[in-house]
Amino acid sequence: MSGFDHEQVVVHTGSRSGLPVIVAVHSTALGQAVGGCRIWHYPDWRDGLTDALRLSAGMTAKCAVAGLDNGGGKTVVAVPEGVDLDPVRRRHALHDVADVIASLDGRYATGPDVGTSPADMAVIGERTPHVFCRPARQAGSGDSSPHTATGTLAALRAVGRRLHGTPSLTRRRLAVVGLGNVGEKLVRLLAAEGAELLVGDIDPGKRALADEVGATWGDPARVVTADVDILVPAALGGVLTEEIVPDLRCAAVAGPANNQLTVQAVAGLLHRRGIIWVPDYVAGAGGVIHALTVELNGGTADEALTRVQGIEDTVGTLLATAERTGTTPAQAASELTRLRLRAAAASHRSRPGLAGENGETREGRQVRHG
Ligand SMILES: NC(=O)c1ccc[n+]([C@@H]2O[C@H](COP(=O)([O-])OP(=O)(O)OC[C@H]3O[C@@H](n4cnc5c(N)ncnc54)[C@H](O)[C@@H]3O)[C@@H](O)[C@H]2O)c1
Repeated sequence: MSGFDHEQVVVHTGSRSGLPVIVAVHSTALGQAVGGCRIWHYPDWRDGLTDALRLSAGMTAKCAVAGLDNGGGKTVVAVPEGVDLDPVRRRHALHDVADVIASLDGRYATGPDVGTSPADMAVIGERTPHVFCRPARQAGSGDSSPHTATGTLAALRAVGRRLHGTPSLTRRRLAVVGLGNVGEKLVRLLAAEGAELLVGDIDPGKRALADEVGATWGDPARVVTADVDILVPAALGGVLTEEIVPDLRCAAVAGPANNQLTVQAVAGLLHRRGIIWVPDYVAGAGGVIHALTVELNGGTADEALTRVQGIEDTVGTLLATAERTGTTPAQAASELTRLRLRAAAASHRSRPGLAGENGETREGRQVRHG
């Protein structure tokens, strides 16, 4: 059994909705923990707890590698299978989430995730200020997808530099799978750069975009295995399977789609084939970097843009470290996370008695059933 390495986990039966609300605070070593609120069906609430534990630890890594002064957390509302939330019960669940977050005295803030939207964040915001990605008309940072696209472009520049010695993507061959909110904006940016684009989506209606920007349209399965410089997954997760790796003909994979690897071992398979893989949580961090900078950390839009564009340096550092140490960029990212957390812990230790807003030391571990 592995050790418990979360600072605090609250498992609470929502007083209004009657649903299990789970808030996992993995780390506040770098600052306020952040992570989305997932409302999802689970066969057992403990599956929701497992998700919250895993995803909150992932957010710690995402923030640490992005250079954000935030830690990782996650909220899961575990809806039993077969239960449909009508609008009233859904609103009750969001208020239940808000009350748990409010009880954490600023140690954690939430945003949208699978099953929730910016409008839902506005509902949570009725009861706690510790929420981000509310709609722009409600003083939020609005749609994150343009910033995610900008950040992915920055990651692609770093990959371009590694492959070709220059960050310019002009005449580079890129295959983009998924032309949704992020994919469309990214394709427009890449087309403006003069990249040679092959694009695909399961929605044939997206073909109009390909025609508009002068990209070649292809069946998504063929786009994934096309002979290109960089494959850009921008659809849903799970595109990189153990079976697909031998068929890939790209030099690198970098894109915003979450959970690209079906199993972690695929990172090693890609490495052995000499294919660079930039972890999705690094290439797709632009949206969260922007939202946290302007909405939680008091930064300006210009500061947020600079930080989002900083993904180019981050990816460049990870690729250089991986090459120097003979590891994968994913392993380099894990090491960077470990070093940032260790430095933060050392700095807290040199200031004994430092307490969190609720009076506990940041090293405190707590499980609370409320
Ligand atoms: N929106 C953001 O700011 C953001 C931030 C970080 C990561 N991401 C991730 O990026 C990805 C795209 O996000 P989005 O907001 O653009 O989502 P979206 O739902 O707007 O777009 C997804 C697109 O992928 C297409 N698609 C689905 N399955 C496909 C398949 N098998 N092959 C080809 N196309 C397929 C859909 O038709 C749709 O056009 C997701 O994995 C998301 O989790 C998004």
